[in-house]
Amino acid sequence: MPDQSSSGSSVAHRVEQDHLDRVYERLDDLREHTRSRLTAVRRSGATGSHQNRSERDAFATLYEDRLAQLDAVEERLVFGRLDLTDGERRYVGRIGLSDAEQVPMLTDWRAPAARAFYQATAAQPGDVVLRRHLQTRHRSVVGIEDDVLDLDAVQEADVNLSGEGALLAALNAQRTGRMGDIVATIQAEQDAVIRSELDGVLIVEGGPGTGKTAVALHRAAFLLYAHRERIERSGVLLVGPSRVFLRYIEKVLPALGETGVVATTIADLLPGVEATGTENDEVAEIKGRRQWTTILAAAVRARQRVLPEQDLVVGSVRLRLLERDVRQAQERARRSRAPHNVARVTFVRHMLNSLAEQYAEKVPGVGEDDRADIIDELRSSRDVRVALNLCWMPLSATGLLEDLYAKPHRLAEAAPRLSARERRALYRDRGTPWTPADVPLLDEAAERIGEDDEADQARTRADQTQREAEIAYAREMLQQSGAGDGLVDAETVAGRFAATGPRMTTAERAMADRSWTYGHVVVDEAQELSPMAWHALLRRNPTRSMTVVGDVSQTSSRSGARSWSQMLERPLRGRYRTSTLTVNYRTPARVMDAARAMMIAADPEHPPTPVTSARDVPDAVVTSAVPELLQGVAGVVDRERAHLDGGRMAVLVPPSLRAQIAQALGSEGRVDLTREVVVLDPTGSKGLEFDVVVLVEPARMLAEAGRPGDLYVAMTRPTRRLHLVHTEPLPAGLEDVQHLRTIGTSAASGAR
Ligand SMILES: Nc1ncnc2c1ncn2[C@@H]1O[C@H](COP(=O)(O)OP(=O)(O)OP(=O)(O)O)[C@@H](O)[C@H]1O
Repeated sequence: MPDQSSSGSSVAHRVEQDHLDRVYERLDDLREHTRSRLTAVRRSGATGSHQNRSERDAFATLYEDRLAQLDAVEERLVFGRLDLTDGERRYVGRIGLSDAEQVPMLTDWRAPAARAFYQATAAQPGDVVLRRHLQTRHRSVVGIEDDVLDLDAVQEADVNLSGEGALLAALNAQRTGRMGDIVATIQAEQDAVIRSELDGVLIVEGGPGTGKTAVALHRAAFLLYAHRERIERSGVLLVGPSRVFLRYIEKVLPALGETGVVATTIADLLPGVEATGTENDEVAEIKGRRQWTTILAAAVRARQRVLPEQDLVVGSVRLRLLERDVRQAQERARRSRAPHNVARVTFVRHMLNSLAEQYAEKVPGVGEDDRADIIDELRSSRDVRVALNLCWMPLSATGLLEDLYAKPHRLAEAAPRLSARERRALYRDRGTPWTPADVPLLDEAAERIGEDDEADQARTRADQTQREAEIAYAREMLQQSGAGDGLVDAETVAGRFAATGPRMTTAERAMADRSWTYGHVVVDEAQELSPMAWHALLRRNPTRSMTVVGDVSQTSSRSGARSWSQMLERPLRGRYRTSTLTVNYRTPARVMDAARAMMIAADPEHPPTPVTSARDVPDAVVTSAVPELLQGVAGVVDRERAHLDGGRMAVLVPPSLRAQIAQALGSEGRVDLTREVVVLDPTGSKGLEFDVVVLVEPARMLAEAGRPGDLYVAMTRPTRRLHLVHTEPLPAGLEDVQHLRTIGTSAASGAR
């Protein structure tokens, strides 16, 4: 650890303020320059040829985006400085900037030249002699802290020896209901993950609050910066546990200058499918099993049938549907290995040919020249159409799955390995809303059926050709105009040229296309994903470039992972690498101790992933035993609210109590994390954090989940204080926790 203390210094302050002023001046110049170009483009009006107009539109959007980017980096634009052994001084910030003479003024945090800012230590300083953290507010320097890595070599006369003030200030800051970026205080072990190479699957494990989500988001921004050419066209997919969570993190990537990442949940993965239904864990677990690839294959195959021999009336002619012909046509269709609906074309063609031959034999005087007419006649025969459909039914994914659930005999036929009880549990009427666990099954069914694939693929091919022409043109145009500055590329501009159809970004196009494959996939709270959900995600990333973050101690879903190897060894065939984050930046040490003690008591065989807490807070764990729950909770919430000081509080409740407690606290309806108090069940709180957590009936939360993961998640959400409110005895493990402060035995006793 570098030598540390803290002091203010007017010389250093002046030096930094001068530099900051120059950087902001440059930022203002660039904004002004971009704005005037935008005005000029707009002023050129809506006249001219079609191509001229779309060219102007493209440039206008380009300048608008650039302006938005320059605006987004206003706050904390500069946050670091490195002094190197050769005397170079390098400032680190949100974006890279050079002055009018192209002399660098600011290094993008993602650039290789900024790496030492996050990695250099006193033990391994590399060529860094001083690392300076700059705290700024609006456009003023408000704090300076230095890590001196080589005291002898430091040239600055006026060093502000410091500690981990920037980090601690960030950790102690009040929560706002929105996650912020950590770009100024990324720690070395996190930085190594963020900058890890693009290829392959990287699993990042770590206990609660170790920055897995933060690291995953910064990694997405880093990869887009460092490998833009490789992944921007195909895009980056980010999968989170819930829509509430996606809203919680939605500001982070834009603040890092990246807006093109597609964020979704597994439930929202399929365009056109709204998975609003709910079901119990047992059913969701059955649906998550890998064996559904076999079940759905069998269900599709069951729609390829051989009918008993029968007559088919075609106009005045009577033909015979022969078993032998049907079998042959089916074999040929299957040999194509195409999905069901696509292979159906082959089946139908072969059947029509066989029937046309019969027709020609039966009707004297019909020759080869009449073949096309005969095929037309066969196609218009109701008997032929019905028979061919029954032999090879055109399918839709939703129709297939609805049928499996609603018709027990179909499920029994396709899923003989499911028990009768499991099959009964899957029963549901047609038209029942889809649930999140249905989505990977619908995806798999769509893949096997090849829904609309032909038409889609033809469209994609045509789009692709047109797009390539547009990109070539855009590239030429960018070169001529000198607008290329690293923030935009020809692809982006070309996207806006598209003279026909809606102008879609890569992200929008990817969202709308089930068969889109992404250049990189980031999965957060990955421990919750079922084997079938993994199957759906891996299909979207054939190159296997993924960042998977999670903590198997926090698994609550029955179909989630107990260990990474158990879940991923088979689908990835052992090809993945693992990193572990070890420091908890969220939860005070004594809250973490309590959560850990509960976990060990509940499941001694599987102790949670060990973490070291970055800080502690006095009185961070408090319990209130109350005689009456609703009143007791309301009392505690009121008292905690009085000390929130603009922070955020969550009341975390067992699922069975959620509606009741939300009503008692007047907090029903859509969850809005920016409100002062929200009521959530443990699953809904996954990945989130709050200044204060009031946790209701922990023993019941444990009992309802059946596994300790849910209670562990709930206990590890607060940044300042965990208040356990209970009428039932506390779960095992908590009674021995040191520092636990028990507050009275009635709701009336003081909570603080
Ligand atoms: N280097 C850092 N500097 C400042 N804050 C940090 C740093 N790393 C993490 N944090 C903060 O710690 C908190 C926890 O981070 P994050 O939510 O990413 O953890 P997590 O590992 O995903 O947690 P969980 O598994 O419990 O959901 C966040 O507020 C995050 O901003």
